[in-house]
Amino acid sequence: MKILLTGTTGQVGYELERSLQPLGQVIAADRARMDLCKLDQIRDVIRELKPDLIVNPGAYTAVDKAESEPELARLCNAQAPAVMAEEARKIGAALVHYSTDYVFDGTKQGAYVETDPVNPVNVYGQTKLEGEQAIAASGARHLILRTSWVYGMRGKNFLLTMLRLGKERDELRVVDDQHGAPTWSRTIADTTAAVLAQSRQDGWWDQHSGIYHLSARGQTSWCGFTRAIVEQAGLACRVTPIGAADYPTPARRPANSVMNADKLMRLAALPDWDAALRLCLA
Ligand SMILES: NC(=O)C1=CN([C@@H]2O[C@H](COP(=O)(O)OP(=O)(O)OC[C@H]3O[C@@H](n4cnc5c(N)ncnc54)[C@H](OP(=O)(O)O)[C@@H]3O)[C@@H](O)[C@H]2O)C=CC1
Ligand SMILES: Cc1cn([C@H]2C[C@H](O)[C@@H](COP(=O)(O)OP(=O)(O)O[C@H]3O[C@@H](C)C(=O)[C@@H](O)[C@H]3O)O2)c(=O)[nH]c1=O
Ligand SMILES: [Mg+2]
Repeated sequence: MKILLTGTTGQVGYELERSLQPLGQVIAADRARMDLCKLDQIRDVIRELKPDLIVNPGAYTAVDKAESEPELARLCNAQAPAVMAEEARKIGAALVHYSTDYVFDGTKQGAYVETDPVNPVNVYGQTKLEGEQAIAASGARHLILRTSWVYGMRGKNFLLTMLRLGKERDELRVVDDQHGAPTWSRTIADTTAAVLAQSRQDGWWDQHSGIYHLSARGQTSWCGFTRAIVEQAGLACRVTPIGAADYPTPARRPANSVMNADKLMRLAALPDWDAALRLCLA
């Protein structure tokens, strides 16, 4: 199987490049080879390589910056995946795409299921939603894997930010009224590979194409996540809960974006968020 993989310099793509190896020949398309802003280049690369599978963790992920760069975010997060899906359908390839808990507005009491109404509250979430919708409408075989609060030991993420700030400061003031599930980049990659290993059965894609929530089990707030980081890393600083109103940012964030992953867990196991954090830090 020939697999075209984007975003390999990012958190999830880096892990996927390793996790997907047993499934076939992985061809990494970085920004130089396939710029997500260049829709014609995306078409050309797919037509030339004719992959059996396209895996797309590449995205515009700067949530605050997206508020002032909506067109760039839309190109990467909506138009690029739309072209991938269109080209995939033409050559009979399948597309695995990643989306986000930020497609939800956070007003639900309880965990979101895949069929819950979406209503993004920021530009990033809106453009990711448009990407989902284009893929779903394309007629291509696909998996849209919505994940959340991604962290790992490389790249830009909340864990690395807090490890750095926790060494520099004696107090961290962190939002305690936004709830979600921190998810290790390696969990996402390994779970994707475990699901794809099953996809070679006849008729699998016809039966399983669609949206899945892929985040760690359990839930916390950004403040709770920080407490766990500080405790597990053995840092000395104090962690003080604050309200989102006391931490102004260009982009709004949902107050609750906890996702129910039962649908995905019929295909693969998922760890508790704090157990995964412990493994990551080890
Ligand atoms: N990070 C998070 O907390 C969450 C992420 N997600 C989703 O999961 C997926 C993976 O996210 P994550 O790994 O954290 O993202 P990262 O921000 O770590 O990585 C993004 C990747 O996309 C690439 N990329 C960005 N713009 C372009 C472009 N114009 N052309 C080519 N490549 C580009 C980057 O390449 P380069 O190094 O060249 O910039 C990088 O490899 C994304 O779809 C994201 O929306 C969902 C929920 C939470
Ligand atoms: C650094 C810092 C952040 N915060 C708050 C701000 C914000 O409400 C929250 C998280 O901030 P961040 O900017 O790290 O996280 P954010 O960029 O919102 O993370 C999101 O990224 C995208 C890509 C996704 O898809 C989402 O699932 C989610 O992971 O923490 C504090 O309260 N104190 C601090 O010292
Ligand atoms: Mg951020």
